[in-house]
Amino acid sequence: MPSSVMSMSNAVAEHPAPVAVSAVGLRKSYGDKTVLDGVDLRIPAGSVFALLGPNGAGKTTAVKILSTLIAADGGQAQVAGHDLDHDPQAVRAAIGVTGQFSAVDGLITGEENMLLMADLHHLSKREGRRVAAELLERFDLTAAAKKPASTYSGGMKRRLDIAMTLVGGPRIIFLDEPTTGLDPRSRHTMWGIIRELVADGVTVFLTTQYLEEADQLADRIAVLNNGRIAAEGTPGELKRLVPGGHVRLRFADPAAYRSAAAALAEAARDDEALTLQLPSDGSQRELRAILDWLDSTGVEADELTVHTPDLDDVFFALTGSQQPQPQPQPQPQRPHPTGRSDRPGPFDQPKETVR
Ligand SMILES: Nc1ncnc2c1ncn2[C@@H]1O[C@H](COP(=O)(O)OP(=O)(O)OP(=O)(O)O)[C@@H](O)[C@H]1O
Repeated sequence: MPSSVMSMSNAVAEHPAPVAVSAVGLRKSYGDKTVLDGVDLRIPAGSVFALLGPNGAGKTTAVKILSTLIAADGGQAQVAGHDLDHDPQAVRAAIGVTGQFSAVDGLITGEENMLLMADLHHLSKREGRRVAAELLERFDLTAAAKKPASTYSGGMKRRLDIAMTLVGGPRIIFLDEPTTGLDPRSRHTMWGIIRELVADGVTVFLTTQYLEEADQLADRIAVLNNGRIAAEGTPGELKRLVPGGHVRLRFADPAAYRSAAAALAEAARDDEALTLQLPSDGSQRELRAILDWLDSTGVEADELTVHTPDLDDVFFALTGSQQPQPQPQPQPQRPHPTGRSDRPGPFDQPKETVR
């Protein structure tokens, strides 16, 4: 390992990022239904964490517990360094929560909603007006500020909700499904807002059913299933959990293609497109092996592309048994890249859009 890399990792080990949220063994049941069955979390400050899970997995329950709205039946958690059980007031002072239980009052204007929040945070009238105007401007709501919030579009209401949350200057924000029901433009606006918050050092705890959203925004993702964290990691780490990744080599020169194909017996061939497809997890080690092999044989590929499974694959691999199973459709047979049997493996689940 190069010394610069060594010293960097040592530095990280000596000064780990402060932890914004940590939980050990969180449990919650409603009657005889166990919703959270020992959930452990560790979220570094200044990062985006996404909690993914099918409907009813317990995502909102986890947010409600961590934001002190309900009590857990068991386990321990610290938020912003404060214990949930012993110092819930300090937790509340450090966090903001928006989501399915929105704080927006439709009967009053956007500006009045903001001023109400400012009052709740004990800001002076003057300071409250300043903060409200600044946030309304930042979230592109100045023109609509004097209109009742009930007249706002879904995207405007979400923006107002986040603006209200920011009045208190929280360092940790819980966003429970922040873009559910928004159109693509509003969703992208919301993603921009979330990225700006993180750039300002805010920690974002996000729940979402949109895998693309988690992929786009999250530093780390945890998949909640059957009350437990079924997998946790960076988007890339999670994608490497499921098979289906491959490397495709494209050749412009037919002679180079033929000699590569002859030497790489396990590769799937496409003689027309002059491409070879090799099963691969897309890891650095495997890519290096392929590149070393190309170098050693003197064969030059014109293009090398890595195809990793997407988060849909991961989600269904981990939670598939709980998804409604679509009726089986006749599938065209596709040749397996390695020539192995194409029999479905334990991770092979039907894909569908998650909503
Ligand atoms: N107050 C309650 N009383 C009884 N059951 C509840 C209560 N709140 C939640 N549940 C149940 O707990 C389970 C988890 O609910 P929760 O809202 O946390 O799931 P979720 O992952 O956020 O789902 P969704 O994506 O549909 O919002 C569900 O089965 C729900 O019906």
